[in-house]
Amino acid sequence: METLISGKNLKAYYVLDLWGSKKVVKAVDNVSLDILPNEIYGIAGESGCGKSTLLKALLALLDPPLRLMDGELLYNIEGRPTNVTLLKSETIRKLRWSFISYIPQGSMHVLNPVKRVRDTFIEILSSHVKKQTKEFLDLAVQHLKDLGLPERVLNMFPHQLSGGMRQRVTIALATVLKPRVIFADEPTTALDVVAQRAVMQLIRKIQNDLKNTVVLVTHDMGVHAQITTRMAIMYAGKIVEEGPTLEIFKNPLHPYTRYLIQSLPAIGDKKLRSGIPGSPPSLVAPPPGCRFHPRCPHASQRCREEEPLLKEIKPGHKVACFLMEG
Ligand SMILES: Nc1ncnc2c1ncn2[C@@H]1O[C@H](COP(=O)(O)OP(=O)(O)OP(=O)(O)O)[C@@H](O)[C@H]1O
Repeated sequence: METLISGKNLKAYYVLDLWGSKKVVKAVDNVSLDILPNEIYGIAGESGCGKSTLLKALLALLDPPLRLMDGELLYNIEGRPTNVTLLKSETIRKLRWSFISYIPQGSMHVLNPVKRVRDTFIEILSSHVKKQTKEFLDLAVQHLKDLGLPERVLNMFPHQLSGGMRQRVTIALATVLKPRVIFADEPTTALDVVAQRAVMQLIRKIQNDLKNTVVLVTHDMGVHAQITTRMAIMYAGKIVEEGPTLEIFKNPLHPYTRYLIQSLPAIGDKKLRSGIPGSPPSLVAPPPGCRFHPRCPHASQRCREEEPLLKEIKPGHKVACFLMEG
């Protein structure tokens, strides 16, 4: 199948200068992945493992101190593979909203707090299409209607909306130009269960209507189970497992993935869920070998010395673990 976004050996590091001493945070360290058309691709893992940084690398949103140290990023734009790392920032800016949209953590970042929602819609539309203001408003109204959201939100300021509605309006805004890919970073975090469900339903509806791709970052494995079609598990700056979501939940191969799944509460089960032993390593000086080895109950000498590579064990199901190599 053709690939929509392809990242090869991406290394995205935060390079910090702390009063003359250099500190490098290896937040994304040699990550390769292919994102396909018409899928909801999830990125999971504990806080601080590099999920948001991977999104930023895939978006070519590299503001200092974040730097792309190595790797290649290709977007398939209308059938043409385009090396994004070679594009001018103005060209990349033009791709935003129309080819690729980004919903960052905390919806207030996208909605301007001092502007009515309609003005933000007009601003985004007018930066990409040439039309009269009235036509922009018609487009915004139609888009909200298509998504089942009330038209009255256009006259409101972001602070007048509930957290859940603000997030849904942000998603509407990010999709008004019908992008091929939507990147969403923790879109359901900090919302109550009802608002979370409404946001997930909206994402599913948009993906279903546009047949586009959603890349969804969340630490919440429950959200992945409910909405994503394929997923990657990140640990300490690396992808340690990738595959169809159903397959990952049915047959997790990496010990870390098993921990993540075990920590999910099951309906009717009142037992206290066990957390993952230990804590994630520093990304300034990660452990040698497999980065999970200090927390892994199965670690051998080889795991302490040699780094396991991500390998396909079954069609479409990849894992980076020596245990799976037999
Ligand atoms: N601006 C920054 N400067 C320096 N280090 C950073 C910066 N932003 C993130 N980091 C570090 O990079 C690593 C990866 O962070 P990142 O935000 O990508 O993780 P994450 O998995 O998305 O976690 P969370 O869900 O908590 O945001 C962490 O060690 C974090 O402390």
